[in-house]
Amino acid sequence: MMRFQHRAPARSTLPMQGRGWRSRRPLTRFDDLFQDHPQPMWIYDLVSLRFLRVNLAACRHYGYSEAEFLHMTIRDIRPPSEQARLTADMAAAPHAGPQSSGVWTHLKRDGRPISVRISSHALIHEGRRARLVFALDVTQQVAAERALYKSEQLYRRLIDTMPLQVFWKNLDLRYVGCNRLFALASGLDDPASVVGKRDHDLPWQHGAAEHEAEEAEDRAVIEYGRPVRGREQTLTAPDGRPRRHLVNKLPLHGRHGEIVGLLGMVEDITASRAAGETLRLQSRALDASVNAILITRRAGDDDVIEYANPAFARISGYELAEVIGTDCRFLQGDDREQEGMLALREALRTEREVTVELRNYRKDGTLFWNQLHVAPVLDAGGATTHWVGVINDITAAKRYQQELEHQSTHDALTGLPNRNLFQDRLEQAIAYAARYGHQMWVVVLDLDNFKLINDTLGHAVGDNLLQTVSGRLRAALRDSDTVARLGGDEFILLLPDQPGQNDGTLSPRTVQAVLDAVSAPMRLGAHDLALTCSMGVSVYPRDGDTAASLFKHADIALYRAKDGGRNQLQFYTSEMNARVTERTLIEGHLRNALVRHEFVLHFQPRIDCATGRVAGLEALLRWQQPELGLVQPDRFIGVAEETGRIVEIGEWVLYEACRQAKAWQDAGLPRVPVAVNVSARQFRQAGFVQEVRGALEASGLEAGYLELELTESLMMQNVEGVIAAMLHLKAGGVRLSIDDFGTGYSSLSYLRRFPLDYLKIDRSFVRDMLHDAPGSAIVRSMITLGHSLGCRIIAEGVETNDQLGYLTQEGCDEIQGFLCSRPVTGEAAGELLYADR
Ligand SMILES: Nc1nc2c(ncn2[C@@H]2O[C@H](COP(=O)(O)O[C@H]3[C@@H](O)[C@H](n4cnc5c(=O)[nH]c(N)nc54)O[C@@H]3COP(=O)(O)O)[C@@H](O)[C@H]2O)c(=O)[nH]1
Repeated sequence: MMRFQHRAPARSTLPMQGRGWRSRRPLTRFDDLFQDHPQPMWIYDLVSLRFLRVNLAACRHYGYSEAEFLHMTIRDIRPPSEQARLTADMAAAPHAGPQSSGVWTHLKRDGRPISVRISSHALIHEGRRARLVFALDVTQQVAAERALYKSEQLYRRLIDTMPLQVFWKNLDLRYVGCNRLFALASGLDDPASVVGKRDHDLPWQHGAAEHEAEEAEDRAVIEYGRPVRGREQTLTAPDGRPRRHLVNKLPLHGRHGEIVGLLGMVEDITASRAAGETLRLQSRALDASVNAILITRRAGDDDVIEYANPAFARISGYELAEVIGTDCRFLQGDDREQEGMLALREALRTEREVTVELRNYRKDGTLFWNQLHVAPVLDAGGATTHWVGVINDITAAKRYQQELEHQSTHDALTGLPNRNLFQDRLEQAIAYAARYGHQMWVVVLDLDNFKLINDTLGHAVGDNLLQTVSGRLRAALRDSDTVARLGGDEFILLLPDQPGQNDGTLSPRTVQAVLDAVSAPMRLGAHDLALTCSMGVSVYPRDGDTAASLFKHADIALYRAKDGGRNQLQFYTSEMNARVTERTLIEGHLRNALVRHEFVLHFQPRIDCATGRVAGLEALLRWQQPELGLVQPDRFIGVAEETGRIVEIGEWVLYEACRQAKAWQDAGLPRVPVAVNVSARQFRQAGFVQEVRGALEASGLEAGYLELELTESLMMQNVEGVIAAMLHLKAGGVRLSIDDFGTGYSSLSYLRRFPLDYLKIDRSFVRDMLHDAPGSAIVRSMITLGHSLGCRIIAEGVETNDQLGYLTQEGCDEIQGFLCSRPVTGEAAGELLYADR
């Protein structure tokens, strides 16, 4: 054995030193002890660190032979991580005596690490300073300690991560340990600070009474082994806020079953209690809400109701038990194709919030309008699990809205659709007619003389009349027709698709039905009335393919019907359009004609049949329009009358005629009256008499040289008022004549009362008087009649000598016409007067 080969020289030179080795002992005994000691031992040189001796246990344990060891240093059995420590340890090692160096990691020959507890003793070995080392293998112990440490760490981490406050106390009710949560809740930073303390040593916010109660409870747990389970208490946290706790305490048992302390676990339930309270309040709010609330769950194609609040039962009439578990589509019944449903389905599909309006039906089948707001309920992962629907019964608001809509689309007096609604229907009808190639009729209807009835019998009768006519028109037409009121006495009819009428004409039966509706005798209060109406018709598509054009063309046709003497129906023609275009043109230019001084007066002389001299001059208006040229009155007087401009134009004529007449007189020309045509509208102006006086005063013309020509039709309206005004004028010295005599419907009894100076026979009678006996007889009668009224007779439109001859023969006083002179400019008229001196 190697052991014996090396033993002899070593044995003879082993002088042991130190406390235990101080006396010399027989070398063999110690050598054997060293050699056979079960614990690894070695001696190394303190200078070279080489092994000087190793025992068998060391060789066995480390796997090196003795010879190998003796070629190694003590650094060779240490891993690199231990080298620095070794250096430091050796520097600190005492020069004499024993040293405990603690636990080291050494490496075996096969590289495996072992943990060894090293103790050593300084000595002189064979004359060298050396150290005897004892190595106790504590690998298993270290591993066990590490495992224990690890498990303690684990356990510590476990109790520190528990959402519970955990503590344990000994029999003296002192804290032995706790987790981090408990330490913090107690007002301390770390668990170690709690150890050894009793409850009243901790910086709790709560008082002595609570501590006593707490300790009494602890004692009971320890003494009787009776656990405390789920006791709730409210304590003040170190931050001063109250916390709600759930307390559990268990007795802690020792190895033999004896109670050695207690384990406490405290759960802070403040947040969950608050959440529970919130939930309770929310649940109460749901129950108390005036809005119906449904919580549904999507199950396949169904939305199954999981919760419905009492308001739902109240609004829908269903018992809650009836609807839970059912799909909510019963609320729409068969009325499922609603606009709101489309939006709702889309929102459900895309999991979005939406507000829609739905027609819902109560259990008794009655409709209620539901403004439904639906929102998805998401789980923690963001997936929709439920839907919350808030039902708002907006039936009353909807009804109000419908009423407002009705009011904005219907006429308040008659209940008929108004212009707006008619327009909508017309547009829809056009779209329909265009698609199916149908035609249709738009009829604008105006009651004749309604204004007269309204003015004379009062507005109540007028309203009654309009309501009666509306009802009759509605009854006379089909449901598919529309009757609307445009305002005043104007109605409009939309007659789509008249069967069998493809020639652009209305069915005679329909026309007759409308006429009968208007003209059937009507008794309104004490009044029996018989009405007529005028109608203008446009036809789709012939007269237009838009609502606006059909409207406009029917209106033009109506205008024509009224113009043509009322009580008639006129279909629109393109010629009418030309007239309207012309009218629009004239109306536009007329607006500024006066301020632009575009008017001039021409004059036509009247000749005295007895003397052949100029008996007077008629002022005739001309319009020198830059674009249109010289415009004759027939082209613009009518428009001026309709638009009311005739009043200001007539005033200008009056002033200008007076000024010209006075100018002639001042120029020394023969003094003859100047005649001015007065329109009905101008004459009816309240200040007309004053206006005439003003013109005379402004010009300085004597009233006797001004003659006013009033038409027969003007004089026959409001006869008393006309007579009164004429008397005023007459009293002022102004001469008066009745113009166009014979064209109107003069009542002889009235004629007597008019203070007239002249009667002008209309030129149509003069034109026809020589053609036949009745014609000449009429003129003769007119002359006789005029003379009997004390008037001078003027024949208009005399163009031939034959006419002149007959008129002179029959006693006509004056003639006017192209035979004598056409109307001429003021300058030319002055020359005529000059020539007539
Ligand atoms: N309110 C006002 N009306 C006016 C005014 N000026 C004219 N008028 C009215 O316009 C109508 C047309 O007038 P006018 O084109 O001037 O025609 C007059 C004569 O030119 C025409 N006349 C005269 N002699 C003849 C004739 O031999 N043959 C023939 N074919 N026509 C003739 O008659 C018109 C005068 O008519 P009257 O006024 O009835 O005497 C016309 O109604 C005018 O009244 C105005 O300022 N204000």
